[in-house]
Amino acid sequence: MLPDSRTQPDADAAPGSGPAAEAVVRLEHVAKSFGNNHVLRDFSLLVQPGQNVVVLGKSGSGKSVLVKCIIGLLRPDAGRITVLGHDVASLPHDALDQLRARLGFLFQSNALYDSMTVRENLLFPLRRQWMAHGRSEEETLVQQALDDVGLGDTADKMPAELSGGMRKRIALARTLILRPEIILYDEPTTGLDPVTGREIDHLIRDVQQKYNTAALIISHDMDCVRLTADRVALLAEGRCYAEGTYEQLQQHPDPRVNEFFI
Ligand SMILES: Nc1ncnc2c1ncn2[C@@H]1O[C@H](COP(=O)(O)OP(=O)(O)OP(=O)(O)O)[C@@H](O)[C@H]1O
Repeated sequence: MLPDSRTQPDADAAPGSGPAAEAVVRLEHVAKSFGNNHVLRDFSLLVQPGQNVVVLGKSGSGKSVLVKCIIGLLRPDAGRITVLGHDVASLPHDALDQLRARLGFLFQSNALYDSMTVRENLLFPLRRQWMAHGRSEEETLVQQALDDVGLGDTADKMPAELSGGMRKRIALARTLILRPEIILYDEPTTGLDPVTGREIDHLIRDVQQKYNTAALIISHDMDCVRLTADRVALLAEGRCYAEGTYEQLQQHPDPRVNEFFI
């Protein structure tokens, strides 16, 4: 049974009105321009522990720029971004790497290594993070991550043998093996058929429940938004134009907001 977002603490808190000190991601008045292209003008948003927040916005509205600012790949011109209590812009390189290791990423491309088995794909991030594990412990971690995504019997397969939905699940397993505290999902259902897309949506919820992770999800897919979001933030005009539950935004009087829900 999926959690009812309305029963979650702070689910109805307005932006900036929740217990800000506990937010796992805190964006305050973030601005980012490229020349005269003012992509982010004054964007503020909180992601609370254990909460799934979907950022919705038209193509070119700045969703990717926002994610890049959060993970420190782009530096905002103004404002402040705090992730797990750290001011991202002020972190030295090593500390930023350590912070990124506490985040999970699920990109559209899945980025699996085609020449490696599923097991090797999952072991790769563990070894890259210098996390020392014995062989049997590694095998346990791989198996648990695969079981978490419902693909417990695929460790010896090559990515090419898997369907698009299965590859997406393996990519999520590879993220889960590092036990991220926050997961960033970039268009998690793009390119999948509707049935497989819904399976991924449910998996996103299962992961949230099992590991109590927070997530920031970029999505255009309104079924994905409805099924995964505790809160939805609409990015328009470079700011958080509207924020609320799916139902609240669906009934929003501003046509600019509810046009997404038609
Ligand atoms: N490195 C960059 N240099 C210059 N302009 C950039 C750069 N990155 C993004 N932009 C511009 O910022 C704007 C927002 O781009 P962004 O990729 O964030 O949009 P998006 O909302 O993610 O779009 P989509 O849904 O189509 O992926 C676009 O006008 C884009 O051209």
